[in-house]
Amino acid sequence: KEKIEFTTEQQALMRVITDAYNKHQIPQDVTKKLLQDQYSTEENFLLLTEMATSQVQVLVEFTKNIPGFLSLDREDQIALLKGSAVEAMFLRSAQALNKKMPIGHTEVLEERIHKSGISEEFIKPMFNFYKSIGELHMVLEEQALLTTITILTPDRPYVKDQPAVERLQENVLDLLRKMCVLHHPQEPQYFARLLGRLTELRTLSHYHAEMLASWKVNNHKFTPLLCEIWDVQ
Ligand SMILES: O=C(NC1CCCCC1)[C@H]([C@@H]1CCCCO1)n1c(-c2ccc(Cl)cc2)nc2cc(F)c(Cl)cc21
Repeated sequence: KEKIEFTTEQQALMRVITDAYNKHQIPQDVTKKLLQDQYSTEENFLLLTEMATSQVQVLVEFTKNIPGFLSLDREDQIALLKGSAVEAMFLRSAQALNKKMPIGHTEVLEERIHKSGISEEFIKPMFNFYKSIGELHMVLEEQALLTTITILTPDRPYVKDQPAVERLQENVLDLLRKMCVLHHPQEPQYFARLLGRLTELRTLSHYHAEMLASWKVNNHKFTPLLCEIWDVQ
């Protein structure tokens, strides 16, 4: 049985990333609203664009807490944010859906998301991804580290100094690998499965512009920030 040791740097990294991740309250707000009322497709679209816009703002704050991120080239910081914002949003949505809820709440939430106005062709791939995240039963630290690894993806478009991003990502990958052994000792392949979800996440995120454009509303209005980050309009 492998004895897991964390260096002082790794303990500090874990604490900083988990604290920053916990500051993010948006998923609870959306869940609460969706469970409270049944919205029209227009209201759902507006809710999504509002939540996604504030999610981008929270994501920027979160990345500032990733040790070393602010020392990266300024344009590379923007390229990493732009390249990961949609994935981070879907990851957060998956985690919101898979949160422990009172009996029957998850079913209501799923039903309302199914009926929110999203075009049928995207329901299956989206829920397949949500289910595959749910099956992993990630602890909070693993969720926070997985989001960080998504942000620190070196091969995003327009990243100039990829090795610098790789170095930061490697630290977080090493920490996540240890956390996986610690929290899932019976599943030696757990870490590999977790990283495999990032491939599924990237594929799902390729559809995001189409998912939005095909939302069953007459007028697809986006905020300036979403137009910037989400390649829409
Ligand atoms: O607002 C959402 N997600 C936010 C985004 C910022 C971070 C927190 C979660 C949307 C909702 C869906 C219903 C209509 C209103 O939007 N959403 C999506 C979703 C996201 C992108 C597209 Cl294109 C389609 C659906 N999947 C969700 C799963 C969930 F469990 C919950 Cl609570 C909400 C979810």
